[in-house]
Amino acid sequence: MSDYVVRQITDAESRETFDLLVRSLHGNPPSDERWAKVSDSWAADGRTGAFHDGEAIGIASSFATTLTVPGGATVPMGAVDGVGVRADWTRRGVLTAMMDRQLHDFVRRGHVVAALHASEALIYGRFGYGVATRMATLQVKQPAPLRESVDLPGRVRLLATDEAIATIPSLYQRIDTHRPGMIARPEPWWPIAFNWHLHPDGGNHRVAVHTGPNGDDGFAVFHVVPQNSYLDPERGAALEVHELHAATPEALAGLWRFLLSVDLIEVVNARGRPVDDPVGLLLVDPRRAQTIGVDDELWLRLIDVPAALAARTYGSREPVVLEVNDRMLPDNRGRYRVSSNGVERTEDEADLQLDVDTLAMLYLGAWEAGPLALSGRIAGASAETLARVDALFRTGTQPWTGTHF
Ligand SMILES: CC(=O)SCCNC(=O)CCNC(=O)[C@H](O)C(C)(C)COP(=O)(O)OP(=O)(O)OC[C@H]1O[C@@H](n2cnc3c(N)ncnc32)[C@H](O)[C@@H]1OP(=O)(O)O
Repeated sequence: MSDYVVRQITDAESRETFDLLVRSLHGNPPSDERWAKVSDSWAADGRTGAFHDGEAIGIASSFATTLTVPGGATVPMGAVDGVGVRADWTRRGVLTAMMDRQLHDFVRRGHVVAALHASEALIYGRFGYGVATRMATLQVKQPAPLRESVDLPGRVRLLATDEAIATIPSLYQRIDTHRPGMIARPEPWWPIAFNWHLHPDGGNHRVAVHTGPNGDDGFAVFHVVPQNSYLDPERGAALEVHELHAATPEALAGLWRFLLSVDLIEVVNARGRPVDDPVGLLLVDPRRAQTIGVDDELWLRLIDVPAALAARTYGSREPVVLEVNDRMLPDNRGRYRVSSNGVERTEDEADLQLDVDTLAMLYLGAWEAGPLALSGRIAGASAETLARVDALFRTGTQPWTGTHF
């Protein structure tokens, strides 16, 4: 028998478990003033805790949202926004027990998928999560003028903090979660993940909005870090881009033009961009823009495999029969025939075998089947089967989330 219990936290335990989470990530727990600003975002519902003698020793937290899947449908999603175990309780199965409870809680709540951003790549595969979107870190050295042929009639304006807090949530909604991998941002997401960072103690981020022919259609969030010193007084600052969302390619380009035009900047860094961000192509000298890293972004877990497979669309090719294994949610186990007309359970012989984390890697179209087979994640498939899987699962656009939680 374990010497701790795992259960839903109560409202009275919200702050204690938030502090525990922040400490597990080596941050400083919030002051009373900050807690007052973010506590509404940390309601007890959906948060699993582990307790020893009434004291919190672990937290696995989540909120409800939706995920856009290939074809444009959205599915209910549990967004796992905070996981931590107190340092004196690690490697004793606390996370495993919390993940088990949380996955079954997601089933009860009718979530079709769950997702998270992982602090380390070795933690979540065992719980059925696979890397389903990737993100690029871009660096643009200044000066980086745009090509003369880039014709951008839109305008960009900077917002005051209060205006940004009041207007960006509805602008994000209007821009729409148009790419596979994007998620809706529910109300509690904003105070903790957006508003706080505009505060002087939270990073002093600035917000720029793009206006196109149909009104406001994009925004960027950024802050500037001075790099000069008394030894190097002329050195320009670094402009750090935290968010860049746009409804149209023109709005995206217009925001890039603005970010690259700010004075006294030596370099513009943008983390968390889609891997197909077009900024380099807009420039007179494309080498001014470099991709300096590509990392895993969204880790996806299919909670209800039949519902998830049925929600997305597929390319045109002969069907393939997948045999899916799921260690933690056995109802998902079985064979599925995937075709351009949809998905059904079948008793037919399987064309390949894979675990549910690998299916999540294929699901949004981020990976090709060949490397997944090469690495042993897909078993039993011929080259012809792998080509069929690619033709069925491939999407026109690289999936991307663009929202941290
Ligand atoms: C979504 C997010 O919030 S990501 C943030 C995650 N949190 C952090 O990184 C904060 C610091 N770390 C922690 O709080 C803890 O170490 C956690 C939450 C990562 C792991 O909690 P634990 O209670 O130690 O995990 P648990 O004991 O259940 O381990 C389960 C298995 O995962 C392995 N594991 C756990 N953490 C790690 C890790 N960081 N790296 C590699 N393997 C790990 C364990 O060795 C164990 O393997 P086994 O089943 O083969 O024995």
